[in-house]
Amino acid sequence: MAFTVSSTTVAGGNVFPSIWTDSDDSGRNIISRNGFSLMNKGSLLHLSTKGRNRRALSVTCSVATRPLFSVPSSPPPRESSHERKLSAWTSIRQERWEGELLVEGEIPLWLRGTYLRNGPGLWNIGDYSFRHLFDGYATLVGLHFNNGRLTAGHRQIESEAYKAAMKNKRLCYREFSEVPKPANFFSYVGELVNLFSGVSLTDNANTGVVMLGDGRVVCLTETVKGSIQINPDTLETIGKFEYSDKLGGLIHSAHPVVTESEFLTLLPDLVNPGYVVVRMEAGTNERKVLGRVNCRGGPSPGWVHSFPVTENYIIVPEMPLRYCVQNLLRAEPTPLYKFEWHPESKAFIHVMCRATGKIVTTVEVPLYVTFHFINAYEEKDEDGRATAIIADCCEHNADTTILEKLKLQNLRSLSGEDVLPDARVGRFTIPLDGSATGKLEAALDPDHHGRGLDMCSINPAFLGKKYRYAYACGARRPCNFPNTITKIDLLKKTAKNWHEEGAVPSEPFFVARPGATEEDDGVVISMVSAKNGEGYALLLDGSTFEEIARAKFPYGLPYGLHGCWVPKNAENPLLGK
Ligand SMILES: CC(=O)/C=C/C=C(C)/C=C/C1=C(C)CCCC1(C)C
Ligand SMILES: CC(/C=C/C=O)=C\C=C\C=O
Ligand SMILES: [Fe+2]
Repeated sequence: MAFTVSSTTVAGGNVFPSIWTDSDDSGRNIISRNGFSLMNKGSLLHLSTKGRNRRALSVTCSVATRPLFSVPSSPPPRESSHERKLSAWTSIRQERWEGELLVEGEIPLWLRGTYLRNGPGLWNIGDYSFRHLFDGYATLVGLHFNNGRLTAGHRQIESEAYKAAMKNKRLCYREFSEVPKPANFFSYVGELVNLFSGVSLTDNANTGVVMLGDGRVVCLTETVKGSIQINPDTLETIGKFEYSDKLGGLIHSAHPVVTESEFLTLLPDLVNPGYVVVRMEAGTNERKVLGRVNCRGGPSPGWVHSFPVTENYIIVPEMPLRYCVQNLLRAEPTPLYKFEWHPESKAFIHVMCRATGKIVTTVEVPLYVTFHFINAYEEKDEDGRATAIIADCCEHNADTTILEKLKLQNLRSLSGEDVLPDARVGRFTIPLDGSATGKLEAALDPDHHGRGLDMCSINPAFLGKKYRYAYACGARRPCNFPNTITKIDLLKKTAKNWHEEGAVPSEPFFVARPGATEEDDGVVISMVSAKNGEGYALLLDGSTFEEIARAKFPYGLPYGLHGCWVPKNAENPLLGK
């Protein structure tokens, strides 16, 4: 028998959420339901028994919180699990929480460190609801693994955009699809100035989180100003990550390539269509220009949410889904938001030498749509010379409708229709012999992963190298969003899939076992929104892809996008602890 103790510390006589512990009708224990208490200054302890097979004493302790929307003063009425909403698409209910989770199964003792996951977790300001998944204010979740135990927490990232929205109770900065309403024409003119100077752009760092080579941890989005340093232990916002160079640039790729020694990213140039490739050495804040690529087609650069590298090259994608300056200015979202589809402008892949910054080739490739590159590597001849580049991505069959499918209204719809557009592992073959064209093909039959594919990771030791395994979210149809976790074997061209009915798992993140020699020796971490409104952290064995542990959160968490791993020994004075 086990117990859960939950505590909520409050300031003043406000209504604050606390943890409600209960069991369901079948006698199966639910770690917690959410209830709400009216309290004076102080703290509430909540004690309850847990299921037969659970041996651990689990103490959950929630720290001072601020409710993010009004809450009822009595427990919510009981609903059947079918009536409950997925927490994935529901705003986080309080600003922060932390506590220990009860673990079912076993966490490997070697797994010591923190898994951080960032994503847009708050989609409303009071009664005003955002429309798109990417608009939400950033919620950072941390899973701290130590000696087989798991403590967890979440916290809102205190960007200027978030703080201003909470203070003024209205949208104050331009988000992915939301634009603050100008009061009149003159303020609209001011808006133009604000847009081009970057003043009105959001710094809501809601897309990813990376650990720099020096140990500092930074949350990111696609605006340069949305680079925010956080403390990985407490999830506190430390402050803006200031680039000390004079490069400027308003936008960059959401997914820099980060290694122990460097941080590489692309700055799209909307004025002279192209991309500036920059490198920031670990331990510095200064980005230096490695080189520049001019676009081959289009009135503007293609969207670069991510890009891959090989050992010797930086691969710069030029998608026909291009930034659109007119759409940047519009107050109301267009079907493709800040972008436009230009099939006539064609699609290209550029290859830049990492050592010299020179473009070694540009090839035209079939039209494509991708958010995420998986990896890339060089194919070599018998003398070790690179003859071609292989670059893999989660490719949406050159169909831009995926952007619209990520509207919250569509994600929340429970119609049961099979509306998720098909996707595949798009494999580019880019010859380095001066050929003008490259190939794009599916690396395996997409039916192996249900013709849905996104949110990928690999063993980071294989970054830029020939690799065999990719982990991603796939589909069990019918569905409106990726609902499986898939391990893709690119050698055997097969996949193994994890699925739980009605659940939405977030990006599977691979953590290698220290000392591993096999590529898939490690664990895969995901956070799952369960059908009944609850949520849990899930650990799969990287090799067998069997579940090895799960741990329920006190309440279901919103969907998150990307994560990173901070190993336990990553102590560094620059961390800001
Ligand atoms: C969450 C995610 O994957 C992407 C987020 C992208 C954002 C927040 C993009 C924001 C932008 C603006 C506010 C204006 C300029 C263009 C663009 C970078 C798309
Ligand atoms: C969640 C997502 C696409 C799912 C499609 O199947 C894309 C996220 C992009 C940003 O990180
Ligand atoms: Fe992403």
